Amino acid sequence: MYWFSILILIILTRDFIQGEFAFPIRLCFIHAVLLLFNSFGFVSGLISAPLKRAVTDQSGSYFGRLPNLVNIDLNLGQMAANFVEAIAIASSKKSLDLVVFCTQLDSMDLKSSHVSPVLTDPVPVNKSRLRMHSSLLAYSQQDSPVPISPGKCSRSNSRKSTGSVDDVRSNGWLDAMKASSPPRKKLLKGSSAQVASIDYDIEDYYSWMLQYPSALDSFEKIMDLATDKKIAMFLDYDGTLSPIVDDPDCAFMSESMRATVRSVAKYFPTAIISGRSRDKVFDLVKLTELYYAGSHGMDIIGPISETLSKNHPDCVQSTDHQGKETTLFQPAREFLPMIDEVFRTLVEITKDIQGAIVENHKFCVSVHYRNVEENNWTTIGQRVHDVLKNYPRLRSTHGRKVLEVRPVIDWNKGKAVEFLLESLGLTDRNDVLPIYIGDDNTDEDAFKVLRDSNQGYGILVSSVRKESNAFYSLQDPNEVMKFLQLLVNWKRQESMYGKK
Ligand SMILES: O=P(O)(O)OC[C@H]1O[C@H](O[C@H]2O[C@H](CO)[C@@H](O)[C@H](O)[C@H]2O)[C@H](O)[C@@H](O)[C@@H]1O
Repeated sequence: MYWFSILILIILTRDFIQGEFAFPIRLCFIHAVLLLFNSFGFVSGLISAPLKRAVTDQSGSYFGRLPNLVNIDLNLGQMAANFVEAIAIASSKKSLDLVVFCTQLDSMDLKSSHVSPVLTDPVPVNKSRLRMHSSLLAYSQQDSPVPISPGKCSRSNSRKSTGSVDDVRSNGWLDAMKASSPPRKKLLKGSSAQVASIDYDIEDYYSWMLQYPSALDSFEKIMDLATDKKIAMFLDYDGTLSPIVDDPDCAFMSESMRATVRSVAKYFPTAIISGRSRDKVFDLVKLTELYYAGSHGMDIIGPISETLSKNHPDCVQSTDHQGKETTLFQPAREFLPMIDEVFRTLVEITKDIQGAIVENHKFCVSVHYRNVEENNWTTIGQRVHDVLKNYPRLRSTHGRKVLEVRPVIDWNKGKAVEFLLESLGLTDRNDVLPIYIGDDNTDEDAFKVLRDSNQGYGILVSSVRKESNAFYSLQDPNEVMKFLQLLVNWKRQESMYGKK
């Protein structure tokens, strides 16, 4: 093992001397060599610390997260073996894999402030290798559909499923259902089942981030364009403000997130645009200072606006939770009885599928399969598909392990953004910068509206590679909160010291 590692090191050193590695990679390399020596007790951690800082300083935003990956405690035991494995990868793939190998040092603890204690959709980065504590692991770790344990926030049923699967298989539903699920872990070797195979997803993720840079790393760039502009904030709820969890009724946002959103709303007009019903999302967010659009934008409560009422005859005067005069817009109102009927049918036809959850969101219905055994997904997809055959005016879209049944109308979250901008008197102005943060497929309509109108930014919340109309990315709700906090601080400073 030792001699093998030396051999690999010689090969890498040759590449290194020949200058095949970019500067930050070289620093990584030196750092790695020091770590190896360190593992044999030759070099003290004191030496590697300044190098790590240098790597951080030099690597720029592309490797902005590197310190979080390499902020490690040296555990001298297993490290050498893992190092050899990592070096072997690095020698075959060069460059980026040197970053990867920093994450391969199996026995190291990752002590990162970046680690979010939230449950989000699975990351391509194999978190077991990043040494997150299992309690911090994404739900991918809990991904086998274990029935939710009984308790306040629990649901489970235990029934068998049957059903034909041809339609669902042939029309691509099953693929789409699977696409909204995490890849299964490949277990190869190692001392325990927690040791997963080496995959290259992290490299893939970092290359994806060149296309969708971190909104945290790009914050100054974003704000440069915000000078002299009025920012309008649009926020999705699930997976953006709250972590993704097994039970939709338990998707609570943290108090710190609530305080942050409250501060954002103090400085910028802020709206929540959710797939949930407006009432449900309000019950979860509990902030009266925001505007709310529920049912994927099909149920909006916004400020009173005369032009709006002219342009949208469906608008009615209403009062909000505080009794304030508002405009209520519900373009799918006529579908209410149909949605109610289809909801009851969907509850009935899924009641024998263990783990299936059906939610009524007033203008749409969600059929969740997150907690359903994967071999029953075709059944659930088929049954929803069969029901919809009787409702040609309804369609189904895919969210995060959920089928969303909704009316076939030309209305979506993108239209809701336009509507809210209009109601706020912020359309047809070039001094407005809308920012939309969301994680799901339905948020793409909003990202597209901003991209097509060349106005503002979409920020996709994702820790996996995903094609999107957004401009920037954030990994999880924890990063969303950091971004919002930066925004609030920026505004406070601007108010105190004037524009830069
Ligand atoms: O537009 P959003 O606010 O993001 O709502 C989209 C759906 O969010 C909820 O489902 C998602 O979050 C659940 C809780 O974390 C999770 O269990 C589920 O798998 C996700 O799909 C909500 O329950 C759905 O009704 C919304 O349509």
